[in-house]
Amino acid sequence: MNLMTERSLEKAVGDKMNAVVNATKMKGNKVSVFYGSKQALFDVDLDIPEKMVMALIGPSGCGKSTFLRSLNRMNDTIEGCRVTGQITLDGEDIYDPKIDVVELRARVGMVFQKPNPFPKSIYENVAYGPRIHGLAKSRHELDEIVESSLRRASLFEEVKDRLQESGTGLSGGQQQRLCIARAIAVSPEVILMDEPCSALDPIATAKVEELIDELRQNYTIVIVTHSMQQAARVSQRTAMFHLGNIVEVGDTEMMFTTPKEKRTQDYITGRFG
Ligand SMILES: Nc1ncnc2c1ncn2[C@@H]1O[C@H](COP(=O)(O)OP(=O)(O)OP(=O)(O)O)[C@@H](O)[C@H]1O
Repeated sequence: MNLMTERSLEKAVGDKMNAVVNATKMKGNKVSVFYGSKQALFDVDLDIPEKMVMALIGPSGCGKSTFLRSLNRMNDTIEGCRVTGQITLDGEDIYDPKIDVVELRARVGMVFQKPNPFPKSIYENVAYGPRIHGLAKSRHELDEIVESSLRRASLFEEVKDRLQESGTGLSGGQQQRLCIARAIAVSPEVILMDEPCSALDPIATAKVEELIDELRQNYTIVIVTHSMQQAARVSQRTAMFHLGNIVEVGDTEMMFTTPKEKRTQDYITGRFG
């Protein structure tokens, strides 16, 4: 086979691989969200494929965070907020009255915009979740969970000699990775991230982005971001929101190179938003 044919074959296989979308982990079906009488989301349908990164993009106020929060029922904590429609996790309705919300939030963890470690030691920040969920039978097992979570969050080497020091004493980027370790420690299946890098400098952002790329081997990730570069770098699927509706969903590379909708094109090229 000559070099040209080999390259075209590789590209064709690569394209085909990119086009494959993993099985659906979470599914939104006609999801509407109201804050009192104000409707923030209108009949949103969205499939979230497992073990991929899905980016939610769109101009300020379009409902990205509202949708993200509805995936682990964080909206339940907002007074006057009401969700209609259906959201499933592995086919199970997460708004079913039988669902234990604490358990749901362990399966669908969340990392917030501003790093929010507890005012406790680095060790305790990570150990807290496994302890309340009874995931460790002994101190030794708990130590192991803490270490492996910090390792997966690419933080262990930086903090291994000061696990008893306060989590709030770390740099912003380290604090955010500590929050990711805390989310990972309870073995979630899905991790929701609401602009996780917006408070970080470019170097800390690059580390968190690298980490997100590694995490997708084991977790389903949904990330809200205002940075088009970040969406393009870290995600494989992208959903574009506008005025409480989904404008377009697709393979990230396709969305950024050949969007189907004019509103997507205008937004990603900075013409509005
Ligand atoms: N707690 C709340 N109470 C009342 N209205 C809210 C609340 N949270 C959000 N909203 C409204 O719902 C709509 C969607 O907001 P949301 O925060 O989901 O948008 P967003 O796309 O995440 O915006 P941003 O990119 O600015 O964070 C907005 O009109 C907003 O004002």
